[in-house]
Amino acid sequence: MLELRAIDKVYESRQGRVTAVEGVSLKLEKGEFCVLLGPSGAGKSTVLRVINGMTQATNGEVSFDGELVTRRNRRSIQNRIGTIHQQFFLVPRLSVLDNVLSGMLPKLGFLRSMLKLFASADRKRACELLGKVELKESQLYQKAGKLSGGQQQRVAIARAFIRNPDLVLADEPVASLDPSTSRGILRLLRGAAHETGATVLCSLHQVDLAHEFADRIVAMRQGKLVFDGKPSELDEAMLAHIYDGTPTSSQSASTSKPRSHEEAVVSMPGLEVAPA
Ligand SMILES: Nc1ncnc2c1ncn2[C@@H]1O[C@H](COP(=O)(O)OP(=O)(O)OP(=O)(O)O)[C@@H](O)[C@H]1O
Repeated sequence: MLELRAIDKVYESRQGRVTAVEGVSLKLEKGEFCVLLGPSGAGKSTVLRVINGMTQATNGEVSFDGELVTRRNRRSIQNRIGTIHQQFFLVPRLSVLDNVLSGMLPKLGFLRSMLKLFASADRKRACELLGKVELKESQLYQKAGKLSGGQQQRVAIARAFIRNPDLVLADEPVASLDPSTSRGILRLLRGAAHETGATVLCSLHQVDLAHEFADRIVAMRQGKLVFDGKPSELDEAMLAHIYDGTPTSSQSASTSKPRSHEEAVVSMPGLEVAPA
């Protein structure tokens, strides 16, 4: 359903050029839970940003269901993609239910979205999704900012799935959560992929979690794709190559780098802006 062909991404800044991604080709199948594994700086986030159109690839092509992604159709393809982030990016002062419904904003017209005129079917679906991610009815009208990290990520999952996406991109969704909460979140994400038929591409740096949950692992090292296969096929030698020594596990994982406020705003559903 999603195909990347020979993607390169070079960032240019005053500090110089950084080749973040080099020659990445990848085909994802419908309904699979695919983990994009690799150490910090391997290029995982950049691949996800190229797929959702937040960053333009320097070279290469992305196609979605056989249709090449171009400037013209990028917006409509973005509407078929749900996103989940490490920092959740909920609106803390809004209720849990409104946060999930905010996932619908890009689909509403301007006026309806300003007035937040959600259809009753959308409200019903938001409540159903919140049940599936195991939030209690009593929490629906609670302010999202009052929830624990794990609960906030559950709300973010419900928000990502409300538009019935074909693809969900999850960028380090458990990096700031403890190991047991992380397992709960990954179980939900994998279950959602299998149940809805949406493809989930989830970046992680914890090898044990990738082994436990992935249908397929695609691993990156220094911008290049170095492994693509079943978790059982990822052996010690390859892991040592990917991690230059000791792989990261959920016990040893530290939280990844903080993102800028600008990036947070850019990533809010409904407020997505085209890359510079
Ligand atoms: N906007 C940018 N400008 C310049 N360099 C960048 C930019 N974004 C990422 N990079 C660089 O590109 C490389 C890959 O970064 P990327 O964030 O894609 O890796 P990652 O595997 O997702 O790492 P992490 O898990 O730490 O987020 C790194 O060297 C990073 O410093």
